[in-house]
Amino acid sequence: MKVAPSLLSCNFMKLEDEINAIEDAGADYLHFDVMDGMFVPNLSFAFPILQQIRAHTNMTIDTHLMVQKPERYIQSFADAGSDIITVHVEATEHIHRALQLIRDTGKKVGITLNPGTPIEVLIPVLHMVDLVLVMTVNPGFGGQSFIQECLSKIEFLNEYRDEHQLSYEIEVDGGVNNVSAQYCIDSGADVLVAGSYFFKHDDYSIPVRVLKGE
Ligand SMILES: O=C(CO)[C@H](O)[C@H](O)COP(=O)(O)O
Repeated sequence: MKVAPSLLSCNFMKLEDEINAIEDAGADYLHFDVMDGMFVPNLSFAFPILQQIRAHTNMTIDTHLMVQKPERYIQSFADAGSDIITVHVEATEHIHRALQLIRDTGKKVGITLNPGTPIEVLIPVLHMVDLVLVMTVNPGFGGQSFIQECLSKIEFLNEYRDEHQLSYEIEVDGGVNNVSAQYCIDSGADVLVAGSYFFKHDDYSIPVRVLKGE
């Protein structure tokens, strides 16, 4: 099990200390949420912050683009230092092209879907991706409640991966805490993103251990 703290909930006044503490605690990915105010109703952060984080750490930067027509920005996020770039299937009319653009940058290819989107929509492109992000809240804000109905998507992805001998990671994001993490682990998740639950601790090694099921 891997843990990916979502920087959306960190203390930005102490970003350098936060990243050091996340790394020291044994987390695996830094989850970097980009919001455009169109695909989701909120705005977050993008290139200048990403570049500075990249200059500071060798951790895997896992970028979730909550952005309309993400094709426009894929090369820029690759250049700014993302290691994994994840796009929403709902955000583009040309999902194969968007995924191929990510592949062409040499970065890992991620795809995601909103809670209301059926998982079967991803079947045509599952062979193209390194990571599938299952959103368990409607994206746009931290601190929302976990939508339990999304667990069946994790189970589906797990079975589909076995049946078709694929190797994508299954990541879960939204409302992940000590209780919902166990449901995700039982359903077959590989990576858990956590924002509000993670950063409410003073000692980040505690949520890392809990989310890894240790
Ligand atoms: O993608 C996101 C919001 O769109 C965040 O990564 C996610 O919501 C994490 O926050 P929390 O763990 O507090 O739900």
